[in-house]
Amino acid sequence: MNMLAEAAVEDAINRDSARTETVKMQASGVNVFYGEKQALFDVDLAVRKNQVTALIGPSGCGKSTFLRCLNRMNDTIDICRVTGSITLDGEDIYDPKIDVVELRARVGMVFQKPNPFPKSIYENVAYGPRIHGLASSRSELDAIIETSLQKAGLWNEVKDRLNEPGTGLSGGQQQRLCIARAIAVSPEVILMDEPCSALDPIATARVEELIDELRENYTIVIVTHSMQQAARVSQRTAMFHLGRLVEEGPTGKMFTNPEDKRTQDYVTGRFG
Ligand SMILES: Nc1ncnc2c1ncn2[C@@H]1O[C@H](COP(=O)(O)OP(=O)(O)OP(=O)(O)O)[C@@H](O)[C@H]1O
Repeated sequence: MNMLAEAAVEDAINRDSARTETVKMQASGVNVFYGEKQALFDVDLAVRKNQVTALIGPSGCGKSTFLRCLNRMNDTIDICRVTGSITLDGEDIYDPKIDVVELRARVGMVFQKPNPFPKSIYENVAYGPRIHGLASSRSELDAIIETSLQKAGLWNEVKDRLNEPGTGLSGGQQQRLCIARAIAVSPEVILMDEPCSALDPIATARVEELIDELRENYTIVIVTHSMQQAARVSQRTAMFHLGRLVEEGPTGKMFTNPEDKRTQDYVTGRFG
């Protein structure tokens, strides 16, 4: 590890020591199948409130599949079948009486590639609050838009051009717009699938800072291929390999003194 990564790991160790730990989401015995092929095997994982949990592991190990289980995005894939249980504040999210639209408002998602709608900056953020009926007047909606863009660290850059297309922003700004869009419906958990992979280092640093700020109000689960990023932004790290959860623990420990050799090899760049 280079010195920057070591410093980030040390930071993570310090952050770990001052933490209260409430479980926000709990996966128990989760299996996922795509048709006949099993992609996840018996995964047990607790996602802690107001912490960033990083999912790491070599390509194809099931990180995105697991992430998508947390807000039932896998429901949109016909051949996908999920067994086991996942709870949000103790409530089973796969219970047939759960309203999936409402679940996805509580557990929002930010994707790998910034994907603003082909609409104005304002309309991108207004979309969710409108469909969920969160504002009863234009001024209430305006307030939600401003707060969401502020929380996403984008307000100052866009406040004078809210009616311009979201797609006209830079890649990093577009990703922060997508984060604002996720925040606008007041989620409790935000899932991020490699949110910086399409961004340059400066835009990446800005989004990483933002993730750290957002943790105060939200619970975050992030899939990342970057060990430095996992060390910089997360308090907990979960290592996956071939569809199994190898181990999960405080990020500092996972990077300095993991229990499993596969984690050791992966975080030190020996495979993956
Ligand atoms: N829609 C799908 N249909 C069929 N198989 C899928 C589908 N999505 C994922 N898989 C398979 O499930 C396994 C896990 O994939 P997944 O994308 O969750 O891994 P990952 O760890 O996120 O990979 P990467 O780091 O490359 O994004 C892989 O074998 C993959 O081919």
